[in-house]
Amino acid sequence: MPKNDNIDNIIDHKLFTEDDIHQMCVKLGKQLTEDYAGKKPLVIGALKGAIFFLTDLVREMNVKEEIDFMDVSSYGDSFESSGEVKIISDLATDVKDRDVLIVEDIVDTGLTLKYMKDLLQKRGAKSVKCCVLLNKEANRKVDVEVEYYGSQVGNEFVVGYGLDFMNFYRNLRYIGVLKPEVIKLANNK
Ligand SMILES: O=P(O)(O)OC[C@H]1O[C@H](OP(=O)(O)OP(=O)(O)O)[C@H](O)[C@@H]1O
Ligand code: HPA
Ligand SMILES: [Mg+2]
Repeated sequence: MPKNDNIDNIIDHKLFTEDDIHQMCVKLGKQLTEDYAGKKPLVIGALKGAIFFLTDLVREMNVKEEIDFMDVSSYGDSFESSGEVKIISDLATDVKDRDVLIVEDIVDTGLTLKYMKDLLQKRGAKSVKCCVLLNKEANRKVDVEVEYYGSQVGNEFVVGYGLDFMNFYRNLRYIGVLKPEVIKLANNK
């Protein structure tokens, strides 16, 4: 672990500034406003990573939407997916016959998104689509359709704007790439 909590000790470089993220939200919000016109979608945020993206995205959508959350987790404190997606806390809303839009911070192996999409289909949703901020396609382990995304990212561990490193740093306003040596140190801990 880094010797102290100075952010410069853990971030290698910034990938997306606050303004870059805002532009992505505006663009996606505009597209979703067009595509969901006349519908009343149920927007589902995957906790905890999607919190900031969801709040910014829905305020760029001029659609009569409902919001709910599902707390799903597969990484814990690790840098690699456990391969098993757990529901920590479920939705309060019945998805039957609803147009569902899953909002995620990142699709990496694809396991979380596939699990959520399959589950919501099984529960009888009319349509299930997703909007993710970052698409890490190079690390995909399962095939899952990503209907909307803000940007592609390489196979690097990213933090900030909801994305965590050992559950910290979600509150950074920008998205940065974690220093490889921090990952090595944390893995050898
Ligand atoms: O495509 P995948 O390999 O499944 O990875 C993506 C998922 O992993 C992270 O969540 P995590 O399980 O760490 O929980 P969190 O959102 O509470 O951080 C991230 O927020 C996505 O939900
Ligand atoms: O690159 C990532 N950063 C943070 N959390 C994640 N969960 C999957 N991939 C990532
Ligand atoms: Mg998540």
